[in-house]
Amino acid sequence: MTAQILDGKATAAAIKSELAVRVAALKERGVTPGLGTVLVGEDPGSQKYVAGKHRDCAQVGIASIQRELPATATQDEIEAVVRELNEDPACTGYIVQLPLPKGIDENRILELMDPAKDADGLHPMNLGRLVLNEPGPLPCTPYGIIQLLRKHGVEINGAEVVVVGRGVTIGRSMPLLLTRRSENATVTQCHTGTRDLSTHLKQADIVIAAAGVPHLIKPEDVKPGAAVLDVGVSRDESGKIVGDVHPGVAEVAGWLSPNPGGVGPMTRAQLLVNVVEAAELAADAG
Ligand SMILES: Nc1nc2c(c(=O)[nH]1)N[C@@H](CN(C=O)c1ccc(C(=O)N[C@@H](CCC(=O)O)C(=O)O)cc1)CN2
Repeated sequence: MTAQILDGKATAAAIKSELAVRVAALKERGVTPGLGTVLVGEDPGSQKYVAGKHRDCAQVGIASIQRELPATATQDEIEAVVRELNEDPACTGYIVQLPLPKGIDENRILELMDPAKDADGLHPMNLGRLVLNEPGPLPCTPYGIIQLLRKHGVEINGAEVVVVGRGVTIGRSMPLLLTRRSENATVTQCHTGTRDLSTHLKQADIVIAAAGVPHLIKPEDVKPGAAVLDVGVSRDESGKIVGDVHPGVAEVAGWLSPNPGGVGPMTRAQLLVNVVEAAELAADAG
């Protein structure tokens, strides 16, 4: 068996085309959505992701607002930028690129953001809305994964899903999304404390690997025909991405998301969806 590719690049391009139409409609109503980004430090991966987000904005007509601080920036300096973006009317939504340098209280920064401008869905109020099943911005990577599965016709309803990882951007909220009535999956969350990962993986119809451990998911652990999403990002000596999924999995899985070219572009597309939806809500309100 050779897995069908869950092509995030093409799927994200289709989502962006639809968004460009919605942005044009907003502009006719006198509203220009603007995405702000706060990047602290010089991590090459983060720089690349933020640059990609602004490239996407240009493609769909969203204005870009970029704030960069050195790795030595203090908690107070970062908080000042967050306060400034909260007040800036041109910035209709923004993100603080994670991770922040060691010593910075990430949660305090997220809590300080205006929840109405939280384009990542990571503000505690928006995560709470997700728990309560209330409308709000959805975390970008988890919702991007759901969209990727839906658009490729992978059955989520009733599926046994294993999520590997428990980080704030993916692992924490992925099960919340998958167990909503609209998705209706049964989820097992695995992490570094899981005693026998292999036993859980072998039961899974869908595997979401977000551990950041190169080639953690081996072909012999994957149920034939399963959908496998590779979200892990490690880098080799030359800076090339090494995912969580062993290349041999392509011979066993029914569907496989490439990495790069799978979940990453979907994360960026979902970010733009959140920005456009927030701008539409604000325009409707007044
Ligand atoms: N504030 C946030 N920080 C981080 C998030 C997040 O959702 N919000 N998630 C990750 C990084 N991330 C988003 O910012 C992200 C990861 C990957 C990509 C992407 O487009 N990747 C490309 C490959 C790019 C490369 O070559 O390095 C791909 O997969 O094709 C975009 C965004 C942590 N931080």
